[in-house]
Amino acid sequence: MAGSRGAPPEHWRLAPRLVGMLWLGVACASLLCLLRCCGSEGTQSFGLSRAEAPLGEGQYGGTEAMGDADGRMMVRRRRRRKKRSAGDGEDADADGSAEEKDWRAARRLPHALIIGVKKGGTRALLEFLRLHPDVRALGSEPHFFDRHYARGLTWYRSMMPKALDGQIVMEKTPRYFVAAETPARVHAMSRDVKLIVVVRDPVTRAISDYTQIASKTPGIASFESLAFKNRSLGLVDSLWSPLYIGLYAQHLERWLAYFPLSQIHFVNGERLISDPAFELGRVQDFLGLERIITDKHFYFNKTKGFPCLKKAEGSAEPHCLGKTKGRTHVCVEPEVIRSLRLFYHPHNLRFYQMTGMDFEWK
Ligand SMILES: Nc1ncnc2c1ncn2[C@@H]1O[C@H](COP(=O)(O)OS(=O)(=O)O)[C@@H](OP(=O)(O)O)[C@H]1O
Repeated sequence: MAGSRGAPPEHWRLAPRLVGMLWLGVACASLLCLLRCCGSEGTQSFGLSRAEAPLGEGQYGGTEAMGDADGRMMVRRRRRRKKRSAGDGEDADADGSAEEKDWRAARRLPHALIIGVKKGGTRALLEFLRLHPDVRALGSEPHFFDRHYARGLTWYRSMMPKALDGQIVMEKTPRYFVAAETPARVHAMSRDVKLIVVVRDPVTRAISDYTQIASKTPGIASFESLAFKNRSLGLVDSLWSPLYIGLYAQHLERWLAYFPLSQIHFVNGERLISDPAFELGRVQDFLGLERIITDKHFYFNKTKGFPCLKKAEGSAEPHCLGKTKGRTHVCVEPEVIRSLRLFYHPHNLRFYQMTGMDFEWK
């Protein structure tokens, strides 16, 4: 007993060493784990650095992708297209496209904006353009330059879909065209950004606009009563939003204070319906894109009464725009329509002069 009390058993003597080794093991494992975590963060932040780094030269197409690189972009695009054609149909995934998963894809500020006009056909144009493999477009309207400017460009960029180098990033917010503060703000983002305006007969546009407002505003006064300050005197209320938006020349003037006409492309809203492939051809040229969207992509849907897509982006199904596009307009007295045509006539002529295009609105 005395002997056993004086000399502890062998495993007791080893215990401190065992505990030490155990601690060492735990420490090593933690260190390894830490290193692995840091490694993956490193990779992630590398991926993010392109998207989240502060704005600088070449961050968005204004300098890098659009300004100097039309030729270079085409080469890159063709290379990508070759790759794509090998596995067509595999592009789309739950995120919208394979680009979203490509580590080289990054969120960039837009290279092109559809700035107007409300009810001109902006949704149709955007949906059609999305068919192009070199276009990445935001589906919703971000209203950054008119409503959310205080959120800053980092927020704006975070809204954009991921895009590969050479792809054109776009968004549409039709209110930009008429919001007075927008041209200066867009210019501050990029002086090279390409601008697209879909225009439509301002009288039809006003009725379409009112039809939409009326659908959301039960008990709204009639179009006829809202359109005039004094109907018996024939005094049109040009500040009433559905009519104000149609003063295209006036709005365009504000944009021309910041951008040359060559940087603004006008889409004929009527022809976008009667011949979408023609208008899409012109838009693709303007954006420096290969003409990929052609008449093969469209069919006329008799029920809808509008052109629809044979296949929507990322789907094999035919696709028409929703119920709020192409709806039946409210009836407006012919005499009021005549007055509005007279009212718009000088404004339209000025718009034709400024753009060098005759839209032939009555
Ligand atoms: N393919 C096709 N399908 C359906 N609708 C088409 C199409 N192409 C152009 N349009 C016209 O687009 C008009 C709606 O314009 P917007 O998309 O600019 O409206 S909005 O400002 O975004 O609310 C919409 O106006 P309304 O007809 O007055 O509803 C259409 O005339």
